[in-house]
Amino acid sequence: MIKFDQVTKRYPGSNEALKNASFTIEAGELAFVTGHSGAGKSTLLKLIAAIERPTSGTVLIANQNISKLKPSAIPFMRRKFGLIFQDHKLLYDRNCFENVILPLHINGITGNEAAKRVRAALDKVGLLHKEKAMPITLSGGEQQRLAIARAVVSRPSILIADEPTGNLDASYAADIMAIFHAFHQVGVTVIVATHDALGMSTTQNRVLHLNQGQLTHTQSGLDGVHHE
Ligand SMILES: Nc1ncnc2c1ncn2[C@@H]1O[C@H](COP(=O)(O)OP(=O)(O)OP(=O)(O)O)[C@@H](O)[C@H]1O
Repeated sequence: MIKFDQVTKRYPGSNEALKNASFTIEAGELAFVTGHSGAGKSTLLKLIAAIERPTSGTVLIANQNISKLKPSAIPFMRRKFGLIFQDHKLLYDRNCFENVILPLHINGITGNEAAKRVRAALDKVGLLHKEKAMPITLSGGEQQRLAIARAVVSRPSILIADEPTGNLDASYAADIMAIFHAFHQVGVTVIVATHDALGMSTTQNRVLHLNQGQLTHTQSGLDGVHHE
């Protein structure tokens, strides 16, 4: 479970990017974070992933207060997460297979087990046939999918994606959303920031809408709409 209680984030020399946000995302939910450019979507995701710390308020991830974690505990906690950010930080001097195996090597998984998992992840995003290709030779959509394979290869329990379909044409975007739905189906908590409405036609998913750092409503098909 992810729980924000009165969370405010102010970057040095800047206004509040997030103001007094309170919400809960249950384990296994598929949630969308929406709002205009600059509304605070990336900030909210970075607070969940402990990339940023709140200026005030409490962020609980699986009952752990991330503000109270020792810096040395953060990398361990991040292993729960698969992160897909806009600058997907692929390594352009390594091929697709090598990019995806990296998180496994960091976690001490090597050899046949690692190779098997990498191929399963590449298969899931439709890139198995490109395992030896260099990322630079892939299309924009394929690079996004490669970043997703790398994010999911360690079997994270929480998948966080910031505008994963930004700048993609509709068919790539639909493929990517289908991948997120599939992870949600098998119990992964999936949180996607987007300013388009794609994938949100179903009312079963939670939607956190931000306007200039303010959470204007949290909606879930299960518990209706709460205006705050
Ligand atoms: N590292 C930072 N230092 C200072 N200000 C920042 C920093 N990161 C974000 N901001 C500011 O915080 C506000 C919210 O930014 P954020 O990136 O969270 O919005 P967003 O909704 O994700 O926008 P976009 O859709 O354009 O990515 C903006 O006003 C932005 O300029």
